[in-house]
Amino acid sequence: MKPVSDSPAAVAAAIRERRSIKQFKPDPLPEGVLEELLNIAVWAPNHGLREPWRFIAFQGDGSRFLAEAAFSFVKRAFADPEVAAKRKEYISNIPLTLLVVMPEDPRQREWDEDYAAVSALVQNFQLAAWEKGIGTIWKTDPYLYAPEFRSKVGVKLGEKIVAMLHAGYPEIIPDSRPRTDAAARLQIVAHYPEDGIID
Ligand SMILES: Cc1cc2nc3c(=O)[nH]c(=O)nc-3n(C[C@H](O)[C@H](O)[C@H](O)COP(=O)(O)O)c2cc1C
Repeated sequence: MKPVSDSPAAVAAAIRERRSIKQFKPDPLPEGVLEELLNIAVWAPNHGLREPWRFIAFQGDGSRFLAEAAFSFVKRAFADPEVAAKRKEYISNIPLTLLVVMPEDPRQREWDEDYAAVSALVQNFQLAAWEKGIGTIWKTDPYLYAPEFRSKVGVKLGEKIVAMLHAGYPEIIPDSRPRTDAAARLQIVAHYPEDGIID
C-alpha cells in the first residue's frame, strides 16, 4: 500500500503536538478551509455508515449572535456581570465556532456508537486543523445543555451537541500537559487464566 503522506510519522506528530488553544488571532480562516477540514473529519469510523453528524458554523456576525445566545444564559449563571460580559466578548471574537450535533438514537448501543463516531470526527477535525496551523478547543460549556440556548441556535429536540469547537490561528500555544505512560494503565493477557477469570 502506498503511504498517504511523505512523512510516515505525520499523524503521530500531529497527535502529540496538538494543543487546545484558547487565545486566537482575530484573522478569519481562509475561504473553503472549514469545508476542507470537515471533509477530512468525516472519514471517522462510524458504525453502519450512519454518519451521525451535522454542523452549525458561526463566524463574523454569526459569532456575535452565538455569544448573545450564550450570554442570555451566562448572564444568570454568573453573579458578576463583568465576568459574563468578558465571556460574551470572548465568544464574539472567535474567528470560527462549530457546533457538532448528533441525533440521539433511543437505542443505547446505537447512541453509544454514534457518540463515539462523532467524537472520532471531532478529533480528526482538530488534528487536520492543527496540521494547517489552525488551533481548536473542544468546549462543553454548561449553556450547551440549556433548552433556551439550543433552540436559539437551531438544535432540534432529539439532537445532542457533542462539541462546541472554537477555531482560529493561535495567539498563544500553551505548553503540553504530559500524559501518564500508558504502560501504567495496561494489562496484557498472554496466558489462559488458571481460574478462567482475569483479576
Ligand atoms: C469532551 C471534551 C470536553 C472538553 N470541554 C472543555 C471545556 O469545556 N473547557 C475547556 O477549557 N476545555 C475543554 N476540553 C479540552 C481539555 O481541557 C483539553 O483537551 C485538556 O486540557 C488537554 O489539553 P490538550 O488538548 O492541549 O492536550 C474538553 C475536551 C474534551 C475531550
